[in-house]
Formats: sequence, structure tokens, C-alpha cells
Amino acid sequence: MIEAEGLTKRYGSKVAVNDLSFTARPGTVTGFLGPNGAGKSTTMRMILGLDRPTSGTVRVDGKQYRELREPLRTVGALIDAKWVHPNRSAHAHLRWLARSNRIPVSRVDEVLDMVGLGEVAGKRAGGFSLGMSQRLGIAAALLGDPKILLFDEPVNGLDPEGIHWIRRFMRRLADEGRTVFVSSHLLTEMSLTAEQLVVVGKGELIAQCSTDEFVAGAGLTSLTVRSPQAARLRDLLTADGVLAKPADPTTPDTIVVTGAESDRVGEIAARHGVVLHELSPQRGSLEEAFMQITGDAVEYQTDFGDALATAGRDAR
Ligand SMILES: Nc1ncnc2c1ncn2[C@@H]1O[C@H](COP(=O)(O)OP(=O)(O)OP(=O)(O)O)[C@@H](O)[C@H]1O
Repeated sequence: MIEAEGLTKRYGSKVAVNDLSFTARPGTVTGFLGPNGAGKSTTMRMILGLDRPTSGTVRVDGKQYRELREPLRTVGALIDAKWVHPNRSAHAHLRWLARSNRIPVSRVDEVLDMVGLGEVAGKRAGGFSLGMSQRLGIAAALLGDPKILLFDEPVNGLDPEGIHWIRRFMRRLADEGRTVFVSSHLLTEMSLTAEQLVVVGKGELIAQCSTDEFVAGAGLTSLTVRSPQAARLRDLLTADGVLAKPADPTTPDTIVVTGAESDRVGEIAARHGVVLHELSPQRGSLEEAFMQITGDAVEYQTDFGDALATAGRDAR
């Protein structure tokens, strides 16, 4: 478990993190989401004791990092995948880390196999691709078999296969009961990876909730609805308080619905005997809407709270 309480970091007059409180729980992948400069790396550094909070606290497994006697056995982190001596082999790099942290060297082969680097264990790490370097970084994070894992933007720059591998691996670590805390500036990526979100903008907490709640509550999804009775459906939806607009004058049978779940739209259509040819969620505008919310964190905070409350009411 990671627990932050009133975490604040100032660099001179610059407030990088402001009164941030959140929890990341075991058995869950928690996404730490915010645009560049929102304070994610600063927060991760404070969790890892690399930066001292100006005020507030953050605990891993009930303790502040500096109170941990063998930190690598409690928390592992992938912060910078290229942090490795280029002429060292993967095995030698991990052996050195294991020895300096009183971890049995036998663990090195185990973690290399876990991340699929067993066959290249003797090769120079300097010649590794970014994807392989990420795997080596993850192997290092796993050396102490920690209950808590931190990943800072782990999929940045990876090819689709590498991204897929990291997603599945984080899921597996959470399924083993570990706390997995992963940062990203992309909501689309997080919506595929994390069940829970801690969303920050300008150093402040915007939301802590499930990914589904965040997407629905912020009204970020839109639906494409195609029907031979599109105009009638539009009137019915509007009468029910659902925002529905024509998609394009050239496609009169298609409307775009925002801020409502497909279940609700489908049920309204069924209730009035309206035939549907398509009812599909569109996520194209997700990033844009997310940037708007986080970019103007303070201004949008109340609106977002209201939107979430409305979504909660609708769900009941
Ligand atoms: N050592 C420092 N001195 C001064 N300002 C800093 C320092 N470290 C970070 N900041 C500032 O604090 C803010 C938060 O930075 P941080 O790197 O934590 O954000 P981030 O969400 O991780 O973004 P990114 O993904 O771009 O790293 C930024 O405005 C940054 O310029």
C-alpha cells in the first residue's frame, strides 16, 4: 500500500506538488495520470526517498522510505531504464545490485527469467533495445521481491509488442497481490492498463476513482449511434436529458451522444421501439477532453466533482 497525506513539494517559489493525498492498494494497478509537468515524477521521487517533501508524508507499507531497513525488499521502481553501465552484462548488473543490497545472487536468474531476458543475460546491456532495457529495469525492481512497485512512464517509446508485454506484466504483478503504481500522461493508455486512477493536474489531486468512473464521470466518452430513425431517437434522447447531436449533414442516419453510457441509450431506444444499426463508444476525443480537465485543474475541479456525482446518481 502507498499512502500519501498532504504531500507538498516546493522548489523555490515553484509548487511542483500541492497538498496531495491518495492511496494505492495491493492487488491493483493504480494509474498515476497527469499531463507533463503535473508533478508525477516529483511525487515518485518523494515516495522513493530521493526527494524530501516540503510538507506532508508518504508511506510505503506503513513506513516512510527512510525508515525501511531493506528498501528493495519493500519497494521496487523503474524510473530510468537506461540507468545501467553500458559495458556490463544484464547478469553482472543485477548481480552487483543484489550483492549491494544483501539479496541472494540466485535471485538474479529468477528475475531475468521472469522478464524473458534469460537468454541474453550474458550480453552487454549497452546494446539492448529500449524494450529490453525496460525489462532489465523491471528485473532490477523485482530483485528484492517487493510488495510495492513503481513504474514511471514505462511504455514511453516502446513498440506495440513492448507496450502489450508491460501491460500484461503489470497485471500479473497486481494479481500476485502487489501494489502497482504506474505513471502516464495518456488517459487512453491508462484506461487500458489501470483499474484505479489518481489524477493530478498542476501538482494537485483532481480525482481518485476507478478508471471507468473517471471516463464516464468526466463525460469523456461519446457514442456513435446509427439508426434509420435517427431524428426521432435524437428527440427521445434529448427529452431524457441526454446530449445528442447530428454527426454530419452527409450522414443523416448517424448521431453523436456525449456523457451517457451505451446501456442507457440502448434502453431508451428499446423502450420506444427505435431500431439501432450501430451503438459504439468513441474514444478519439478522450485525450483532448482530459487535457482540458487537467490543464485547468483548479478551475475544472468543481465541475468534475459535479460530473462524478451525477454519474453516480445515474448509475443507481
Ligand atoms: N529540481 C527542480 N527544480 C525546479 N523545478 C522543478 C524541479 N523538478 C521539477 N520541477 C518542476 O515541478 C513541476 C512538476 O515536475 P514533474 O517532473 O514532477 O512533473 P511530471 O508530471 O513528472 O512531468 P514529466 O512527465 O514532464 O516529467 C514542473 O513544473 C517542473 O518544472
